[in-house]
Amino acid sequence: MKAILLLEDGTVFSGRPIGARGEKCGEAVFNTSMSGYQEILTDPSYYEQIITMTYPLIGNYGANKVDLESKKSFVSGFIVKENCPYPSSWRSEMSLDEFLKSQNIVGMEGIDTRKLVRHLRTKGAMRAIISSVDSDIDSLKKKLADYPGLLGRDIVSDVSTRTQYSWTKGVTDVLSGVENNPPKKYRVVAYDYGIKHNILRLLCSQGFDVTVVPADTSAEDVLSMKPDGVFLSNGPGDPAPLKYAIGNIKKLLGKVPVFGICLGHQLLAIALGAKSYKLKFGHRGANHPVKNLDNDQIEVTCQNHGFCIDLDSIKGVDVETTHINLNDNTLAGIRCRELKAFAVQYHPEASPGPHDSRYLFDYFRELIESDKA
Ligand SMILES: NC(=O)CC[C@H](N)C(=O)O
Repeated sequence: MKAILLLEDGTVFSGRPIGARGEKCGEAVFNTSMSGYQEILTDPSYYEQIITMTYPLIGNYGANKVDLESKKSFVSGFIVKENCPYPSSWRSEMSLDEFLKSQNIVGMEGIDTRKLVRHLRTKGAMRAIISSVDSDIDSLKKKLADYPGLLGRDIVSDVSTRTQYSWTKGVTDVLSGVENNPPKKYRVVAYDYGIKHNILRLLCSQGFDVTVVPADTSAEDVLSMKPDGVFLSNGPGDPAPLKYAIGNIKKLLGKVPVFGICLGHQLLAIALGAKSYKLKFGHRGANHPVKNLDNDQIEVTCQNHGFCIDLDSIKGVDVETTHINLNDNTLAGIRCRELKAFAVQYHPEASPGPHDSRYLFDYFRELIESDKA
């Protein structure tokens, strides 16, 4: 049986199945990272997305049980040009194919991924279905017609934790095994809209006592925990329908310093009066240039978003633009000094990706310290 990818415009790609056999709908998107596939596959922001990697050989260093960004994968499908069946790395515990099977991810290899990516860049990200159990195109078209897509839906509630928990692990050096876990000085409450583990590790390594709370936790409940700072996480889907989250952020602003990443950035900006929109094909990869307007330096960043905040919509609001995406000049970072709140549209925790933007975690601690002074 072949694996099929059917796009909403009727385009069909037919390849070899890898990973779990099955069928799922999602949004077809592409990622330009050359490595980091395991972290990408376990980033909850990719919930309901069928990811195509632009790099032609994926799986060459295998997979393990450590490099996970959440408890499990939420992606709808994974497509590569060539899946490497013979991984080589001292850290590898299984092949990519085995990893995909263990996470129940439907995969496909052996298609012209350049053609697919050029198509998505030209036409935009699309609703799609991937199947390795049904190759009847008419039947797949019927199933895809029922898939609503991401716009206007709250899918955060599907990936957020149901119960509050403490996070106690810091960043650990892969070679030495040494963990950076300093004594805890400040308390941070982190909203889990689909949070990645490396964000939690980096917060812990800043000396924060981190409590993770469900996405719908009320501002009153968060304030009753007496946090020194509140963190707004990344997460899947459209920010605009998340009215409960936006309402809670509005109530927290001015009472406690706030730091947001990706979906957290979008929610903070909307709470401050801005508007979001859907990008044509999104930004996904570990090699996207961003300009820091504070010092005119360029950061190479990790990105994964399909929505964005309208730069013009923040103009009338008391918010500064701090970062700009250099690929298309879209908004990449904001700050509101008066309310001690800031956020970036990209992923400073990387995982996968360069560490250029890690200073933002130091900045959060400094902001909290200045709030206490
Ligand atoms: N990584 C994220 O937090 C993604 C944010 C949002 N779901 C988007 O696609 O724009």
